[in-house]
Amino acid sequence: MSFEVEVRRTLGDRMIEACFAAPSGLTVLRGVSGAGKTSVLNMVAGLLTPDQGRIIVNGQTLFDGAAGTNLPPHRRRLGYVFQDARLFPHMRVRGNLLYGYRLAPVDDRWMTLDEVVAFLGIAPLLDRWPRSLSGGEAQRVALGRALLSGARALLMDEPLASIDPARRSGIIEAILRIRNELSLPMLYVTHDPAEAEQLATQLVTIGG
Ligand SMILES: Nc1ncnc2c1ncn2[C@@H]1O[C@H](COP(=O)(O)OP(=O)(O)OP(=O)(O)O)[C@@H](O)[C@H]1O
Repeated sequence: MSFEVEVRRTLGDRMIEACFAAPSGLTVLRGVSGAGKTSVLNMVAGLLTPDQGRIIVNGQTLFDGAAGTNLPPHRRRLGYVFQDARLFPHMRVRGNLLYGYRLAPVDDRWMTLDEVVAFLGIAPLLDRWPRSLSGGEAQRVALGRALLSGARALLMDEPLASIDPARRSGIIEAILRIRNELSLPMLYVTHDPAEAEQLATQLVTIGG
């Protein structure tokens, strides 16, 4: 199993709960607004601590409330891609890509800058500043930064939501290639049934 997640967390007056096991491939988390999809991703990432439960990724326990295990985010080796690309504005694209690479322990690196650039077709963007990129270009760079950080799985929270529907196909193609050619397990939040249909190898409903 790529992801084994059983978590519970109270937020305000709500109880967020998730229990699923996902094989390799791309697992879509769906559910109504406010069901807790982003909170579940944040718990897997280590940004939100569950009240109880267990999170295992590729066989490694990242969180176990009963055993007192709670790895910090930077030791979880997960790449997180948000709705907005969140690139560092003061670094060109090359600097943004290398940022994650330099932070990753040498043994965790499994793709080089040249490989990622070729894989995502972003060579023409390397010397550009983030503010000059389209939403789709910025998202491809964010994917590249996640791949270079030594991630062994990706978390994506509505990565297409801020991209013009007519321009989504390039990113969808990149995500499908990450799924099919790199075999990187992914947890992917979306509201869009067509997007889920196109990308998912498994669907999990949160809060439902
Ligand atoms: N820090 C917080 N304090 C109190 N309540 C919170 C906090 N963070 C989130 N919530 C609540 O927890 C619930 C789950 O939020 P979350 O963003 O995880 O849902 P979601 O399924 O991703 O929603 P959406 O589809 O609208 O993005 C919501 O009702 C939200 O208002």
